[in-house]
Amino acid sequence: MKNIVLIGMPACGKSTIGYWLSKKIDYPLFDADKYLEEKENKIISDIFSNEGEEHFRELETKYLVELSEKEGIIISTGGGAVKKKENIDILKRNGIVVFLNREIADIYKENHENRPLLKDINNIQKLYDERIDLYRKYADIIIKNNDNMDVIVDRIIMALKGKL
Ligand SMILES: Nc1ncnc2c1ncn2[C@@H]1O[C@H](COP(=O)(O)OP(=O)(O)OP(=O)(O)O)[C@@H](O)[C@H]1O
Ligand SMILES: O=C(O)C1=C[C@@H](O)[C@@H](O)[C@H](O)C1
Ligand SMILES: [Mg+2]
Repeated sequence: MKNIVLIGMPACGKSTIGYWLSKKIDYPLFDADKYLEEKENKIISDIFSNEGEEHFRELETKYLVELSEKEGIIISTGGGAVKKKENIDILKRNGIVVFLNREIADIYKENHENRPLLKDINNIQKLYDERIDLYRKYADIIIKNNDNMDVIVDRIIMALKGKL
């Protein structure tokens, strides 16, 4: 059984949609950020400030390898997983990559207490511009997240028919 890999911008809905999808199709959900934090026993913001982004990116790859060894799970990736092609190659070995494409205006409206990078709409636009081509290029399936969760989850299930 293949994995379902959710990619997309921070706050595009990977964790919440991943959760409802996992309930509906009975696949366990693994949030790559949470998995890394549990394994390292540290929070990501501390890893960024104490050890730097480069170290975080190495750990991110290490734990994506571990997660990709599992089967029949949903992996909600970190927003920057597409920055390294190696990550996508690992995830695609046994996974279908689903890009959740959410409008910047909708992302901006969310509460970003824990996402300092997203507090400024110009920064969201910058991150989006840097990454949009990568999200599109690496996606096996692109789903617009522009409706309520139920509709989006059903859209994903429909799009995955015959692919898992
Ligand atoms: N279709 C939607 N309808 C209503 N709320 C939504 C929708 N999609 C996402 N949200 C809301 O947007 C917020 C961000 O979603 P979520 O935390 O799932 O994003 P994420 O992609 O996991 O972000 P991060 O990369 O920071 O982990 C949540 O409060 C979620 O409920
Ligand atoms: O967009 C990003 O680069 C990141 C998103 C988060 O999910 C975390 O993986 C981390 O904070 C980096
Ligand atoms: Mg998340």
